[in-house]
Amino acid sequence: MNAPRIKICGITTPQALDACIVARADYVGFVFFPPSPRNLTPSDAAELAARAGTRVQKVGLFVDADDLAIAEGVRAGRLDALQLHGSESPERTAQVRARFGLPVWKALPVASAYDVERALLYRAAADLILFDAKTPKGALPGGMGLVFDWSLLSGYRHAANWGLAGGLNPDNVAEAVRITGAPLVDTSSGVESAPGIKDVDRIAAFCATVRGS
Ligand SMILES: O=C(O)c1ccccc1N[C@@H]1O[C@H](COP(=O)(O)O)[C@@H](O)[C@H]1O
Repeated sequence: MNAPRIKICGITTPQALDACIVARADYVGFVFFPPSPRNLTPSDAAELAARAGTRVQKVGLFVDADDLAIAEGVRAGRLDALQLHGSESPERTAQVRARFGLPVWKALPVASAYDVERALLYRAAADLILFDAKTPKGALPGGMGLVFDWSLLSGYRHAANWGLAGGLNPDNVAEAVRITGAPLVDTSSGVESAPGIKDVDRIAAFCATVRGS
């Protein structure tokens, strides 16, 4: 089995970006969601994007954003893909893909087998389904370090390209991949020393563990 592809989300500094590139992450995530401690201004995103060049793919994370906000993120962050992490419907997801001509990743919150089945609704609209842990009402919809029951994905016949998120860190990611067979893993808070503060050693450890799993 090929090693899973890796996305490190919530990059806010050149140091964290460089650590992802050195560790050969496949994707970095730029968060465009003001309530997040990882939110980027357009000018910060532009600086990081210029530094990254084509060395790593840049995924923009949006939560129920309108076209204007997505367009600003796409331009500033020179994005390669869009991650929709709110309650976007299949119709809105398809609309965003058509409007921006970029691959769209749709994050789905998971707490039960029913939530996993909902991926079918997005089969035609999204290029990748990202299964993430459901967060409490009123909390951020992601980036909280919460894990869901990975056995819900064990042996599941996926109808679409997919990835795993939610509380992944250097200590648990090998087990998560073993149980789910995830072809892509995504982490944010699991490679931080505090909310929004990336730890370059944890980024390196996460990538090394995934490559070795
Ligand atoms: O990272 C954030 O601040 C964030 C804010 C709003 C929605 C999603 C967010 N992050 C994404 O959430 C998952 C899981 O994160 P974690 O590893 O549990 O911290 C991941 O896809 C992040 O990209």
